[in-house]
Amino acid sequence: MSVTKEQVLEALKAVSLPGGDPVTRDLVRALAAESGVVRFILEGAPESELTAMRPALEAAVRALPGVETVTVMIPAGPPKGMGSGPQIGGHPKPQPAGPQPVPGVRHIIAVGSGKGGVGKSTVSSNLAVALAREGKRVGLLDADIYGPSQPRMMGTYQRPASPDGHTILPLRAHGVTLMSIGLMLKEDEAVIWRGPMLMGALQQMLGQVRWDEYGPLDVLIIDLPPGTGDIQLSLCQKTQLDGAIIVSTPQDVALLDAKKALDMFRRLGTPIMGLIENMSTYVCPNCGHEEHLFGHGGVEAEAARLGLPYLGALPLALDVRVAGDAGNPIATTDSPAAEPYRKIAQELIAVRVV
Ligand SMILES: Nc1ncnc2c1ncn2[C@@H]1O[C@H](COP(=O)(O)OP(=O)(O)OP(=O)(O)O)[C@@H](O)[C@H]1O
Repeated sequence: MSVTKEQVLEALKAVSLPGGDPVTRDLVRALAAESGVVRFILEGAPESELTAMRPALEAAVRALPGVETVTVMIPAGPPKGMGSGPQIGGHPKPQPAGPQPVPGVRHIIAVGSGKGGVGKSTVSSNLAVALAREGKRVGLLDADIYGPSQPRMMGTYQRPASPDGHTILPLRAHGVTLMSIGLMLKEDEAVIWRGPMLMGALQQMLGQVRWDEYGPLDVLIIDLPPGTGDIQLSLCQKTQLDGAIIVSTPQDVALLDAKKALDMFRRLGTPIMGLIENMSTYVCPNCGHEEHLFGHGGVEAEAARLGLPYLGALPLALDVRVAGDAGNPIATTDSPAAEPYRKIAQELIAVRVV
């Protein structure tokens, strides 16, 4: 019979080291044990200490019946000049039961989608900017761990400072207080993470970031990863969310996935604040002809069917993509393409969810 993760953890726990065993010290990350092949990452202590303990840990795992190979990886240290900073992505720490508020934040809105590429990050950044332009104090958290895009969309790539090695100071761009998990990670790091570590990272983004660094926030917008995974689940169960906004394109397949996301939020008891149809119409910049490339009106019809608010349609516009890629969301401008975002921001303020 091949070895299990639990057996590997037990064996690692039994290795006595000067500072305590590596499992209790949370140094063992991304452990996988399949068909006799065991792999894990050692992280969370100085590289020299990790390198010194590696042979004993490998030997302990290799001694287990059913183990054929053991690979222990020690990631390279942070790039020069960045300092060690807080450790991101450890296992979640015990938290009080039930959804918790985020210090310095009045309202929290999650922006989700059933599938990737429908414009959830574009909507999050533009909505954040539009709300800020309406006079609200806004924060934006990029929780899309596998594909963080807010640094690019908001035009800021600086690694956030951490004066005490624990508290993380958010950045500021276009009048919005910003934090992205992408700014804290070494390249390719999150790709090897498993569920519990993702949740630990999210918990840190909410709890360790000083969200009121530039003044208390009226609203924090959370740009979720696409789909219905661990992050969404953990966020709804552990954080006091005011509600979720779902972005979909009018395509049937996107809408089908959006329904799954809606169902997940409903089951978790998170109110749906509204649905947005993105890439709704395409207006030719040369002749002004309007085309419904992905169909049209499906999201509004679905909202009506479910009795949920419909927040509006956003056109597919070259300006929107170019502005997003350049780090200046279209909502920072007075272009006609910024108008729908302003309307949605005003609508959210009018119904007092912000
Ligand atoms: N209304 C729009 N008009 C033109 N381009 C758009 C529009 N909405 C999004 N895009 C572009 O489509 C691409 C995908 O958008 P975005 O990253 O916002 O999607 P997403 O749903 O967050 O994707 P994922 O979660 O998979 O990263 C980006 O290049 C973005 O600039």
